[in-house]
Amino acid sequence: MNAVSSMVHLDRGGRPGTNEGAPARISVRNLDFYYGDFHSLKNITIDFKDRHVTALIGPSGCGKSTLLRCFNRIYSLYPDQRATGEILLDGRNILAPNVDVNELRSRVGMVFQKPTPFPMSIYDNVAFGVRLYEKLPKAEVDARVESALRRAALWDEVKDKLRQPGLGLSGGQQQRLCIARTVAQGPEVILFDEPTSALDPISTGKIEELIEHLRTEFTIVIVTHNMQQAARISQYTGFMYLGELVEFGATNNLFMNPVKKQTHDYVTGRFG
Ligand SMILES: Nc1ncnc2c1ncn2[C@@H]1O[C@H](COP(=O)(O)OP(=O)(O)OP(=O)(O)O)[C@@H](O)[C@H]1O
Repeated sequence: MNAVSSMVHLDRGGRPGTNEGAPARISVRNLDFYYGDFHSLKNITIDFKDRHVTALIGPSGCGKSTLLRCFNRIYSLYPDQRATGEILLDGRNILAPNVDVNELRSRVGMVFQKPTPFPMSIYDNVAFGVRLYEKLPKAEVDARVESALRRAALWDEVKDKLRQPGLGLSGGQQQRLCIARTVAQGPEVILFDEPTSALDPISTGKIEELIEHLRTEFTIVIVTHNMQQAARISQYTGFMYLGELVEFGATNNLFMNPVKKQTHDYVTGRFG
């Protein structure tokens, strides 16, 4: 076993592989990002394939979360933050000034590191975005809530207590509730920013399994500090360092045969 495979266990039985022919759902072209004068992302060009999981890895501060935050333009809430270049979602540049960011955020959902249920019932948490953006009869909202909770692998655990507070669930259940809330809005892309770093190993395993299922429906981008996790659940991985995308490729290749020395040093734990 070489140094890389001893660090990261690849080729777990049944792990779905890459489909080289799958179209790109998001194409990033020459993206630069600035926090005021600080140049945080430098000339990033990368494609994210439809119905695949792409992991972004790299040392703290390399720009992983900043890149993720560009895809739903959450940064535009802050006047000193700006992005230049292009991010094409289904061919349309989402950085263009005329883009409806509310519509964008219903197409590009985000799940955060710490579970963030709203202080309301389990049902209302999942129905929240549906009610905000669509006027549906109650029976349809009910159906949407059930479907989202099923797809988030939470229905069996909560079906008898839908009116109880979301904040009364365990941490892992709260994270699945947040995933259900995102799924209920019918997004095309789901962004995960270190979704399991606040969870125990069993809850982490459930979320990883869930992400594998969700990728049959969505384009998934996940930021993770955990290289084993990236290897377990992603088909593609990008390694970032100091605001640049150093290397990008099929996860197996990036971990087993990295082209760049920095990538090799990082995935073998010799970085720095
Ligand atoms: N609000 C901000 N204002 C100024 N600089 C920021 C801000 N947020 C992040 N940065 C800087 O941008 C760079 C990239 O940060 P980012 O949070 O994207 O990195 P990261 O790879 O996600 O790190 P981590 O793994 O620690 O979460 C860092 O140098 C960081 O200090």
